[in-house]
Amino acid sequence: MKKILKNYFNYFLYFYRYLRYRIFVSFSLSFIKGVLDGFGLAMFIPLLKLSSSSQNVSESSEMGNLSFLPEFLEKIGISLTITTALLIILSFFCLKGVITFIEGIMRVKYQQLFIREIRLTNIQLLNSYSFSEFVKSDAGKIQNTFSAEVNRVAMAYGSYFKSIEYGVLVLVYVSFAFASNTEFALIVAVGGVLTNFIFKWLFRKTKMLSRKYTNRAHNFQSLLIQHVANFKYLKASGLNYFYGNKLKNNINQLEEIQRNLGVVDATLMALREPLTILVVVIAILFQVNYYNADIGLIILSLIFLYRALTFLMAMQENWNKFLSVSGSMENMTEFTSELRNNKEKNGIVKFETFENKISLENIYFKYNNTTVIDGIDLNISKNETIAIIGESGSGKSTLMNILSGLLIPSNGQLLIDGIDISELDINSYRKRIGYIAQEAPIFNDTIFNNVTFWSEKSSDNLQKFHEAIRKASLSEFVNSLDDKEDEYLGNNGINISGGQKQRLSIARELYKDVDFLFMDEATSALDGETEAAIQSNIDLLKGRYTILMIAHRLSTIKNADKIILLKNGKIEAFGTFEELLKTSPTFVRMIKLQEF
Ligand SMILES: Nc1ncnc2c1ncn2[C@@H]1O[C@H](COP(=O)(O)OP(=O)(O)OP(=O)(O)O)[C@@H](O)[C@H]1O
Repeated sequence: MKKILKNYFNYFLYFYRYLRYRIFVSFSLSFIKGVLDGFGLAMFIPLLKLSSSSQNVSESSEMGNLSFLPEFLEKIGISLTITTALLIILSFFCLKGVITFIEGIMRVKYQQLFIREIRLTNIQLLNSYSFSEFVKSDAGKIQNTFSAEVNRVAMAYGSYFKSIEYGVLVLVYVSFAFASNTEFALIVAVGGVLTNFIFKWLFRKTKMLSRKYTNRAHNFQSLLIQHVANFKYLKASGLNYFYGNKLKNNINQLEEIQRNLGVVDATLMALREPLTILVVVIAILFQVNYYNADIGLIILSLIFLYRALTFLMAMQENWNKFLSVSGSMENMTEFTSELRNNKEKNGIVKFETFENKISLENIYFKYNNTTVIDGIDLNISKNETIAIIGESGSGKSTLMNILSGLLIPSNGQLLIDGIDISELDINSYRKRIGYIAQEAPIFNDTIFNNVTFWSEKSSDNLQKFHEAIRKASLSEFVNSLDDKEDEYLGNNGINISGGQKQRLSIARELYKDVDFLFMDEATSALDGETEAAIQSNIDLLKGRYTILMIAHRLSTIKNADKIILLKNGKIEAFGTFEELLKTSPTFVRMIKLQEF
């Protein structure tokens, strides 16, 4: 019982967190609706009475404990005739209509508000999600949770509140039924509760299937993302059919789960009515045979109970619908708290502009228990160009990720202009970094928007745009296009070459107002001639930006002010190109290998 209450309460708290007082507004409206309906129905008894005799209705006991209603009306000067009774019934139901309308509008409004709040909260949390946790996460799960799962949670919201609303109505009608004929209502209520036990195991099955569905759906999304991302490879290698089969299996499993959910739902629907009627039949037989009860009171009580049972059925149906998507709610709760618990640490000092130097003091970084950066001390002065080289896995990208605040060192201190990075408002610092990655990120939009990141197309911005594409050796390509800077780039830049993508991402960083340029093998996808052109442009940027470049091609680092040679996370050699040629045998070997 405790567990059930905790469960119900948890669901309630989940919705309450987003909707607050609005939940009670919804409940109150449902309650008023039920009461109005109950009064309206109760008025049929004096009406029937009035139509069959001229006896004063308020003296009658045929309304059981509900006789206060005609008495009250008499007291306030409304004498009950057929016309006034009809008008009162009409008024109750009209008022109920008004409340139903308001409630319907509120429900849609609150549901939309709820969806919006979930989405906004999660997007906000995703933006501040720690990078080291993000790389461990499942992209399929994130996408599925943001799209399909939000809709399923919205469905859960709808069904949950409908079942509570119907629950409130059941209570109202049961109270009315009790007021008109207590014994009869008691028998039916006990019967109703007993039948509910039969449904319990069906509910449990639904919940289990719902969890299974959510997990399968994450998996499907994950496979789909990879299918799209690796489309070219899968097609060119003929593996797309094999991969297609994996997707097919997943689709079949999803279908099977939905089918099973359907079977449980159909069983519930089929059982409900016969069971309800069975209870009512037993109750009537019992009442008539053992208590010689007044059939008028039984009928009034029956009307209320019938309504109560109808809403009980609707409540069960909605509860089952809720359970069928409750797996999504559990997933959403987990997802949100995972994002919340893994927020990246953020300081409060706003970073305006880089003035002096970056210092790394005895920096360590571990992935699980493996040391990847092993005690690095380094100073990077403003407008210096530093190149990082070293064999694959030596820690180059990790070091750059530490410098951009994506990874937090496990030990040591990273100072930017004398301020510990943990004290900085990390976003204000990152805004000053231009990041050019191996994999150029291209958005499905125009070249102008890709470079300017959706800036307004003013003449100033256009001029800045042309300057940036000129520096990135992209002007000729853009001018050759039919729509020039308004040309659309396909999905992930599918209709431009690797080199063009890279030049575009270089142009994007040059367009921004930044202090640092972090280049992770920025010129790797370029042909020799374009690389030389870009290299000379990067050389032109030398001294104007603080440049940190990871390079495999040693030709690109000749002009760097300093070169860091990393080995197993340690600095093996440090100096200018010429200095390293003299002091580092490893460097000399690397140069020889590349010349070869
Ligand atoms: N997310 C991760 N989880 C666990 N280990 C990781 C993770 N990312 C990198 N590593 C490990 O950390 C070490 C350093 O990786 P890093 O990417 O910094 O090397 P790198 O010098 O940039 O390599 P490359 O030149 O191949 O890009 C490698 O041994 C790598 O396997």
